[in-house]
Amino acid sequence: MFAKSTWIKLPRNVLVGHGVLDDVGTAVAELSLGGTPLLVTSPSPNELAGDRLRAQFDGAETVTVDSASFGAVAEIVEAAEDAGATFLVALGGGKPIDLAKMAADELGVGFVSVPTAASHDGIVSGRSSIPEGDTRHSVAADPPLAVIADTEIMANAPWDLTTAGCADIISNYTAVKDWRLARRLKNVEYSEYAGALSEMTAEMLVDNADSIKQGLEESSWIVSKALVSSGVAMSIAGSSRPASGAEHLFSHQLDRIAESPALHGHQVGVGSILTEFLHTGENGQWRAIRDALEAIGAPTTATELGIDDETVIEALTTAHTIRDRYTILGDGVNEDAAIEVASFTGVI
Ligand SMILES: NC(=O)C1=CN([C@@H]2O[C@H](COP(=O)(O)OP(=O)(O)OC[C@H]3O[C@@H](n4cnc5c(N)ncnc54)[C@H](OP(=O)(O)O)[C@@H]3O)[C@@H](O)[C@H]2O)C=CC1
Ligand SMILES: O=C(CO)COP(=O)(O)O
Ligand SMILES: [Zn+2]
Repeated sequence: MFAKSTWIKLPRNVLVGHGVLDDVGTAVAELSLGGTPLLVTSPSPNELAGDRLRAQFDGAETVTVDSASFGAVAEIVEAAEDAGATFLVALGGGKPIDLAKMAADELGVGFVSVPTAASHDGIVSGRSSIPEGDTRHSVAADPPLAVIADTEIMANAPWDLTTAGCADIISNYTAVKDWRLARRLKNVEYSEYAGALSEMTAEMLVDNADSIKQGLEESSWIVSKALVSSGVAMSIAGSSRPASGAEHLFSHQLDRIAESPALHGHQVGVGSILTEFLHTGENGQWRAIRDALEAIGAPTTATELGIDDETVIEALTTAHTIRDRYTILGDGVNEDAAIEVASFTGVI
C-alpha cells in the first residue's frame, strides 16, 4: 500500500518591492489573525523603520534585541505573554527574525517576517539558528505566515549583507550535490522538486549577476526573490537539505572556532568552492562557483573572510563532526587533503 504523506508549510503572503513596508498592516489584516502583535526588532532596523511599522499596529509593544541567544528568545516569549500578543512581527536582519521565529514556535502563535537585509535565506525559512556557547542550535520551526521585503530599505543596508545573501544562494549548488550523494549512499529521502527548485534559484541568481550592484535597488529585488525561492525549497523538503550541505557545516564550524567569524553567507560561499572541488575535482565546477562569487563581490579566500589559514583547515577537517548530515566530507577530510584542496582553489 502507498502510505507516504507530506506536509508543506509555506508563507501565505509574500510582498517584495519598493516601499512595501507601509503595506505590512494590510498584508497582516488579510491573514485574519486578530488581536495585536508584539514587534521584535534590533537597534538599527528599529531606528530605520520601527516607527513606520508601529504606525500600522495601534497599541503594539516593541522588544528590541541586541544579540541572538536563548535568553533573548525567553525575553520575547515573556513580553508577548505580558502584552497578550496574538502574533509576532519581526523587523530586521536574521537575528530578530530567527529569535521571533523561535519565540513564536514556543508560544504557538504565527509570525510575520519583515527583513531589512537580504543576508541569508533564514529570513524566509522555517529554520532557526541560535548560537549557544561554542555551539549552534539549528532547529525546525514554522516558516513566517507572511514575508514583506521592502527593496528600498534592503538596498540601503550595508552592501556586505546583500553579497552574503547572494553567496548563501550560490551555495545551493553544492548543497544539492551533497543531498543527492546522501541519497545514493545513505538512502536519505530526497525531493526532486525541492532539489530542482534550489538549483534553479542559484542558476537564476548567477545569470543575473550583472544586475547585482551596490546602489542598484534591482539587486535587492533579485536577491529577495531568490531567498524566498530557496526558503520555499526548504519548506517543500521539510528540511534545510536543499540549501545546506557540507559548505554549511564548514561555516557552522567556523562560527564555533574562528576568533571573529565572517558573515554566514560569505563563509558558506568559500565553503562551496572547497566542497565543489571535493565533489568534482580540479577540472570540475569550483572555478564557476568562485567566479560567480567574485562577480557579485563576495569573498573567495580565507584572507577576504578575515580568517587565518589554520582555522580554515581546522574547520574543513572537523566540520563533518558537528551534525548528523552525510555530505562529501564523509567521515572526515584529513589535514593533508584539506591543505591540498584549499591551496589548489586559492582559498589559502
Ligand atoms: N535561520 C537560518 O537558517 C539562519 C540564521 N542565521 C542567524 O541570523 C543571524 C545573522 O543574520 P544577519 O542578517 O547577518 O544578522 P543581523 O540581524 O545581526 O544583521 C546584521 C547587521 O546588520 C544590521 N542591519 C540590519 N538591517 C539593516 C539595515 N537595513 N540598515 C543598516 N543596518 C542593518 C544589524 O543591526 P543591529 O546590530 O542593530 O541588529 C546588524 O548589525 C545570526 O543570528 C544567525 O544565527 C544565519 C544563517 C541561517
Ligand atoms: O543556512 C541555512 C540555509 O541556507 C540553514 O541551514 P542549517 O540547517 O545548516 O542551519
Ligand atoms: Zn545558509
